[in-house]
Amino acid sequence: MDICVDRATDSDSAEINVTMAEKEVKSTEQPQAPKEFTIKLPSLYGQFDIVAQLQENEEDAAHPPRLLNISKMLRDDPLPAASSRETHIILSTGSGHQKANSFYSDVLSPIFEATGITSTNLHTTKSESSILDLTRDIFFPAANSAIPLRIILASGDGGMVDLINGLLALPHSPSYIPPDIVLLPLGTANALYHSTHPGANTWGLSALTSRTSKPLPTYTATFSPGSRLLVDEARSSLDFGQALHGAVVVSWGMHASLVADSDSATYRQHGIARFKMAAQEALYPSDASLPHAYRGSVSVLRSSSEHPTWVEIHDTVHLYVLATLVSHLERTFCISPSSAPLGGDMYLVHFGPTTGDDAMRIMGLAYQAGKHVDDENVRYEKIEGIRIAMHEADERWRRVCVDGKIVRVEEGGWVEVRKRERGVVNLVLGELSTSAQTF
Ligand SMILES: Nc1ncnc2c1ncn2[C@@H]1O[C@H](COP(=O)(O)OP(=O)(O)OP(=O)(O)O)[C@@H](O)[C@H]1O
Repeated sequence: MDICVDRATDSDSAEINVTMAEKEVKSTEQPQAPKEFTIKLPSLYGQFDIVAQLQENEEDAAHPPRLLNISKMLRDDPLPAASSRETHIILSTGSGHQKANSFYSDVLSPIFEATGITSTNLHTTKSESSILDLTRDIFFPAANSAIPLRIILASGDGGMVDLINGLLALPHSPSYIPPDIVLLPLGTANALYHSTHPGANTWGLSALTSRTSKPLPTYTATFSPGSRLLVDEARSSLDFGQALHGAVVVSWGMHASLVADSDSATYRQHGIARFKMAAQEALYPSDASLPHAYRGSVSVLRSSSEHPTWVEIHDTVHLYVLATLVSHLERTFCISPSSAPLGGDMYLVHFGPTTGDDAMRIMGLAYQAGKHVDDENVRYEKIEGIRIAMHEADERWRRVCVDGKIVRVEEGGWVEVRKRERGVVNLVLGELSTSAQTF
């Protein structure tokens, strides 16, 4: 969801655009020696810590790190043994650079052994529906019958959204216990990880034996009848029953279009640069026209002392319409600087039609610790929900992003988003998450 690129001057075809954008991305990168970092984790039994020394991937720091060394240190102050939870490991093999299997065998497995994490419940995804299937068949029945679960999820944001939707597919019994989730950021953007562990770069490993967890705030997006979930690179679509749940972002307009357009095997091989490439396409159409102005009505639900009230934004055309529960959509892309980790507040980020250069300028400010929210053209406010009615004839402009998934609404269709009150999972927190200690 990163879109900060300079304008390519020679953009006659999609292929040229992609190549140009990629060159620009590469040319700004400085070669750096791979960094080493160390993590210290208490063992599950509490008598000792393990110290793991890792090194960033030499070729690309976006690939998982290498484990250099692992050692044990007796603790002066032994902890009580951690409470036992049924532990599952999910390796999402389609996420990010598709390194979940090697990350497991090279890094996770030795750390599990040293810390005392024993689990025979290893699940490797085989298809787009694997996590939903596992949740329906294993995790939901267990959680709903009061079995405390700990799920170590090596995935991008998509794995979490599948898990949440699977757990909310059926009504909860009074004895439902929200599973604890350890998120290992193996995706491309990893918005949830970077928003809950700001500044951290330890691949979620320090949460592995952490005993601190906090409810993950979520929202529900309800769509007009006939809306379809696009799958298989938008080659087919599914009926999803009108409601989807998420924890990161709902958007319509430029953001949703570039997430949708960049979700193909061709774009995915470029890693995080795929968002920049799609932005190039969206903001600088090949016929030199302005970026599309999205026609629709947008209302926000504002809280007040008495009861929340729907208020319409008096613009009929829009470029960027986004509601988020998180601060970062990528490690350095701060979409909502006022959002606290797992704080549960929803924020609107909105601006109207403008030139490609101006949209780039505004989004570029997001990389400067979220300075775009101070721009006079950007509307930034705390909201309880959002309703978007789309007035577009072409289905291309009726795509909505729900945590990276894309829903296409019918002509005249709408989406309504509201924060959910009750937690469905708890996120286990590792490094730099001290605010959770107070819970
Ligand atoms: N073996 C597989 N075959 C096909 N699809 C898979 C497989 N494993 C996972 N997937 C799918 O790949 C997608 C990966 O999405 P995910 O969000 O985890 O990674 P990402 O898009 O790279 O990261 P992010 O959302 O953080 O940018 C999901 O839709 C998931 O269902």
